[in-house]
Amino acid sequence: MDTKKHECERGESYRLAWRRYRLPMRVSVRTAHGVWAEREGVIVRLEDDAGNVGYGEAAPIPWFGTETVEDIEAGCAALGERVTRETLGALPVRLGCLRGALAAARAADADGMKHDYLRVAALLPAGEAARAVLVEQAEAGFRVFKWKVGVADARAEMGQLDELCGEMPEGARLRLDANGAWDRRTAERWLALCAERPVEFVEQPCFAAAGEGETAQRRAEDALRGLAEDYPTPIALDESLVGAGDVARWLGAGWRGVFVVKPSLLGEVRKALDALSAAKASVVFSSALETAVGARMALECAFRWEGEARALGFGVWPLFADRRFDGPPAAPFMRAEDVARLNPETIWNALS
Ligand SMILES: O=C(O)CCC(=O)c1ccccc1C(=O)O
Ligand SMILES: [Mg+2]
Repeated sequence: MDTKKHECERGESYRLAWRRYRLPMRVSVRTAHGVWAEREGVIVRLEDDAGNVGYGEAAPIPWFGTETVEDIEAGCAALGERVTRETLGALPVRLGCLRGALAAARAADADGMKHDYLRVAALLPAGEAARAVLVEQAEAGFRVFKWKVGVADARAEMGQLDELCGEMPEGARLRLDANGAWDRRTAERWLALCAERPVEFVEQPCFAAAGEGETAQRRAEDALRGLAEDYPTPIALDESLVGAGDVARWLGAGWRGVFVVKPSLLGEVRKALDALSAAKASVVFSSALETAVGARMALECAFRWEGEARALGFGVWPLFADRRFDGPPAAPFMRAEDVARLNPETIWNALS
């Protein structure tokens, strides 16, 4: 793959190819939305008339409110084999993951990594299994951990919180991710508990998907704003941010909590990151459990970010049963050179 060519050297028209994938995970991921056993998505490849090739990945998460993998396939089929700047620009905004993938495939590999390395948060499994993994990962040097909550009964999980905090090394921080599972009352009880504990933030305590109607959405957003005002532990938005439009909306509403940014879900990545940067927003870059193709794009965003360097939400690998699709194995730090070494062409070829 020739990623060195600058974008302006490229033609206006490209040959589009795409490959759909379905990859079993090594271990299923359990969240408040249920068990996730395999990852589906589409890798796109664009080649311009000069032979420059670029890759991108559309890794949707429909329960966040993205398009589905079927929508992405249909979008690719509708584009056909020859695409231009204009036909790409005319893709519907609701195909955000596909738009992001095609933008990534077109973008030249600019330099400008701001960091040589960044800290990584270790992802802990939901439930009782978290404790053993935390102990093991603390031993390995991790000092930021992310625990999936809202999976089991709240009272049982609250009991486990103290056990986990008790195992954490001095100065370590725990992120809690409820994936929108709590009602406001439950979230209030959790946040009261977190106030005295080394909790870095609580991610998406409440959420209502578009399908639940406008009243439910307004209530969930009011709850997020209320919780952010009433408790000292920062609240992080994740499911609330699908696409650059959501980022702009929350920035416009003056959100001062954390923005968990999954670049794979932003659609117009550059636009969203520029807006966050201009607002000096607090950003945590996070995996959408994409393959190394999408992860490379997402991690490049993180390594270029000029704001505060918070631990990456990329402590997810090894993730796939077939390790050829993984990014760098989780370690307390990730290096820019590990990111630069990820090779989309290998993954493209593995799907042939
Ligand atoms: O952010 C991280 O630390 C890991 C990634 C993660 O938790 C995640 C991965 C895929 C889909 C949703 C989520 C989430 O943050 O809710
Ligand atoms: Mg989350």
